[in-house]
Amino acid sequence: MPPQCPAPALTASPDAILIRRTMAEIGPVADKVTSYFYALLFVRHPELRSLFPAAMDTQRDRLLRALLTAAEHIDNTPVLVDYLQNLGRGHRKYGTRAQHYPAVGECLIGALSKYATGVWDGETEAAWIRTYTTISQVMIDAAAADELRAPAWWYAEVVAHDLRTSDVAVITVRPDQPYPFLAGQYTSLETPWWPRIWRHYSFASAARSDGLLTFHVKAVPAGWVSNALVHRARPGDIVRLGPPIGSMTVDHTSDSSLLCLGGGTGIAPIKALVEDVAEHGERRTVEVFYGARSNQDLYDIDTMLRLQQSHPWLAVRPVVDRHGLLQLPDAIREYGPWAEYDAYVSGPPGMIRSGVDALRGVGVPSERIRHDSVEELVVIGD
Ligand SMILES: NC(=O)C1=CN([C@@H]2O[C@H](COP(=O)(O)OP(=O)(O)OC[C@H]3O[C@@H](n4cnc5c(N)ncnc54)[C@H](O)[C@@H]3O)[C@@H](O)[C@H]2O)C=CC1
Repeated sequence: MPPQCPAPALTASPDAILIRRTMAEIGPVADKVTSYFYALLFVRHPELRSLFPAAMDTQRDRLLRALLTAAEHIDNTPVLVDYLQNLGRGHRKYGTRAQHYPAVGECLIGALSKYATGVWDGETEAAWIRTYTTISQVMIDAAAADELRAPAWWYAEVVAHDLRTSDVAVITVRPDQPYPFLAGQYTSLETPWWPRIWRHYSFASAARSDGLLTFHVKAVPAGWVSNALVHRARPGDIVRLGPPIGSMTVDHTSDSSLLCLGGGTGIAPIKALVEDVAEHGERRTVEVFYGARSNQDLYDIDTMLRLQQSHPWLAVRPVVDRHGLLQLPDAIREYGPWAEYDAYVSGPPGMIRSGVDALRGVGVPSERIRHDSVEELVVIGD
């Protein structure tokens, strides 16, 4: 998960100061820096072009953004290392190899030095080289360690495709090899129709004995992958999956009750969490608020109510928008008290933001609120 709210280091290191100065200068021309970076990369290293999608929508490509995010947080070591390790592991599915990193570094420096002319000097360049070397080494090491225990990607066959509304499908796949993951995590998925374009989806069930994985996909406007999955995918189609990622998982060392907010297809990981609690045989109270814009959009309410029927410790409350007046986060204020609960929030970025605010407002401490990064979710939305 990308660093969400990096704790600002009390005293920034000299390198961090130079990095931030560069970032401040390129901020207003970020699009130009991005275009120039990829142009340099593909002109100087044409062999790397095939690692990227055919249609390069730079807004959607996250390599440069990820590197810059990492550089900005270079002082926040534990969060950063975790983020970079995931990034390194996640890059195996693109075919990234250790020898590619120097090429990327050289073009990163090339692009920054062209657009940050006001601050660029020998010292700044040295700070970026040191920072990039640290970043790339963590990624290379994590990828190498992962290579010993997991494939770079999994093939998975679509075995069921259930169109629940005109734009939401519940899709079940069978991976070609065992796929270990934790309830609450998500993966990246590539369809045969859009090679090398990967989108994130949460697992909608806890790990199953038959090894099948289920995803909830909503076709969104201009969402190439999501539209293909909802309107084109059929049983027998083969997709590729990246490694599992995400830390919105249940802490089984605690017996705290769980308060879960799932908005739209954000209910997918919440359902997985409920199944996970059920499998652990614990009797923790779990309260789920399931939000949707209309009754029809509560496409998985039957499943959730069935779970409620078989588990007395589970309460499921559907919350349908009332002309935008009452939204999912507002509903929790009508119940409670919640101060002793662990909270899980999953849904569109705006809902996560207001959900977290509402939870803090009813006394749930920040460290007990879990959600995936809003930045990552912007891409999940596809
Ligand atoms: N497919 C998946 O596995 C997962 C999807 N997501 C994310 O969930 C989202 C689901 O999208 P849709 O189903 O179209 O959801 P939606 O736009 O229909 O909204 C779902 C619920 O969230 C509430 N909501 C939306 N914006 C809000 C705001 N700004 N403040 C307060 N409440 C708000 C709505 O009132 C509604 O109750 C996508 O952004 C997706 O990235 C998150 C986790 C997993």
